[in-house]
Amino acid sequence: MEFTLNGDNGYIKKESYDDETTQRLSEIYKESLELLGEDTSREGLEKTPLRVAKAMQFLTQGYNMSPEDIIRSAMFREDYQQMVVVKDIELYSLCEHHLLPFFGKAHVAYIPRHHITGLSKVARVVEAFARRLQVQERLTTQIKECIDSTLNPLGVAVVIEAQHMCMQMRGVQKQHSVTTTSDFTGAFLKNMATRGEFFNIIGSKLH
Ligand SMILES: Nc1nc2c(ncn2[C@@H]2O[C@H](COP(=O)(O)OP(=O)(O)OP(=O)(O)O)[C@@H](O)[C@H]2O)c(=O)[nH]1
Ligand SMILES: [Zn+2]
Repeated sequence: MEFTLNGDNGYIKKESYDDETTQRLSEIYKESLELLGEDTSREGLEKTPLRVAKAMQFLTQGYNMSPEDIIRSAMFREDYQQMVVVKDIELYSLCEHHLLPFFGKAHVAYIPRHHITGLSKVARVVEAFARRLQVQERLTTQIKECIDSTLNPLGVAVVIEAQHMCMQMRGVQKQHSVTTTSDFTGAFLKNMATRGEFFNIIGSKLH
């Protein structure tokens, strides 16, 4: 079984998994299921350790990606100096405390100084950081820093709205809670009108 999570430009070309990692993870998941009282020889569970081993590698594939390289692979010199907003980028991540999903939307904006990037690359950066074990705050800041350090724009804004399964299915069990995080640089930090324009565009009630 070949394994090339890291395709050209740092993102996935095809789904394939490292044999040894998959084998070792499968053994661990088999043992975990048995510890939970399951019979791993029954039909439905026979291949489950293998499936989980692959699923967990898929959900953490972001470690094999270079978000900075993703941006640099499509950076274009342009004189446009107005806000660029990519909103409603869906994201699925895993909380690092419980390994349970958190999911929602990211809204990302920047104001170019000299360079723009391909719009899909903004969504790919979100993906590269989300497919790791995360907390929502760090995910927000990492996306901001990546765009800031590669494009050197006049400002970056990132807002993430997400629901955490660890708060919904277990623990405090609040099914309707949504967590919002945000981070800003440059014009979005200094200029309230700019930040307000961003919030208007993403339809946020935060400002
Ligand atoms: N700040 C932050 N906290 C998170 C995130 N995802 C999960 N958590 C929280 O991580 C915390 C871990 O707290 P602990 O008290 O160590 O874990 P716990 O006993 O399982 O906590 P409960 O969830 O309250 O039952 C919990 O409050 C979770 O809600 C996140 O993205 N950001
Ligand atoms: Zn959690």
